[in-house]
Amino acid sequence: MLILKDISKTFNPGTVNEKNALNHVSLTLKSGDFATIIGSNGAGKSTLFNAICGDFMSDTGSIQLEDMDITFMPQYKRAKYIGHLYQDPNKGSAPGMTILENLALAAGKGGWLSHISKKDKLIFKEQLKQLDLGLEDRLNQPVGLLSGGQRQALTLLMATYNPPKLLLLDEHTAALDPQTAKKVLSLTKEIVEKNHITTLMITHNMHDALSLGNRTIMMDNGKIILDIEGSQRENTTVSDLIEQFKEKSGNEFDNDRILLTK
Ligand SMILES: Nc1ncnc2c1ncn2[C@@H]1O[C@H](COP(=O)(O)OP(=O)(O)OP(=O)(O)O)[C@@H](O)[C@H]1O
Repeated sequence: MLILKDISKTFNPGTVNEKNALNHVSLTLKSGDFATIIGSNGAGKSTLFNAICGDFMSDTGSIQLEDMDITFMPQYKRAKYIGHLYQDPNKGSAPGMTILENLALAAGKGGWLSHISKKDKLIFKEQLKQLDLGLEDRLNQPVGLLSGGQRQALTLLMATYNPPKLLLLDEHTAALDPQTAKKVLSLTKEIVEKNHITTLMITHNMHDALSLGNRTIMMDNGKIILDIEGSQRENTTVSDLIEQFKEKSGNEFDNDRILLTK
């Protein structure tokens, strides 16, 4: 489904700010895999996502998505196949446009109200209702008026309205209050499972990393140092993960946000 082979990226090469953010990363995701990613600060997690979505061209390696070689495909073309959610709920939807217009954009109707039929409107309402946030009654309000959690739930709906081949979730609940984060995570699980979307999710919550999805990947220093699934994952605890990190990286785990999360 997704095959990354030997992906490397060095920022600012040959300068004092040189940073080898990805170091020969290879990863294969099967169709429908839902893998969580954890790692130390600056491990290269977001850079890996940026390499996949085409934010920059990698220095080495290749990226295959289903039957397409997307290694040199520009970002705007990859966006047709890859959904990407960020920590910041303000990204991914247009604040000055209404909920209806945003959904029309996501549904490929160009955001034009004149292109939205009564039937489309009913479908949008039905989808919004499933979020259970009352947004179905606010179709004509600008998205900029929504709370962070409401906006992130809407962005999730928009990113998966036409299910993408790959969904990248970059700590998409980290900026939300715990209760809303829980709700958006449970929605994520529901939408991903229902549509069988191949998904990678960066999280700083080790419990979520082990309980959500079917696979857990750990990164350090631009490399994947652990990749577990099945019974091996089922038998792994949060303390095991921290131990494994020490063992594989030779360092103490240094991501405060992870260590402070219960
Ligand atoms: N565009 C860029 N230019 C220069 N350096 C960059 C760029 N993007 C990332 N880096 C550097 O690459 C390294 C990896 O960054 P990345 O954001 O991928 O880490 P991360 O694992 O997501 O970390 P965190 O959990 O702290 O968000 C860091 O040292 C970062 O400063």
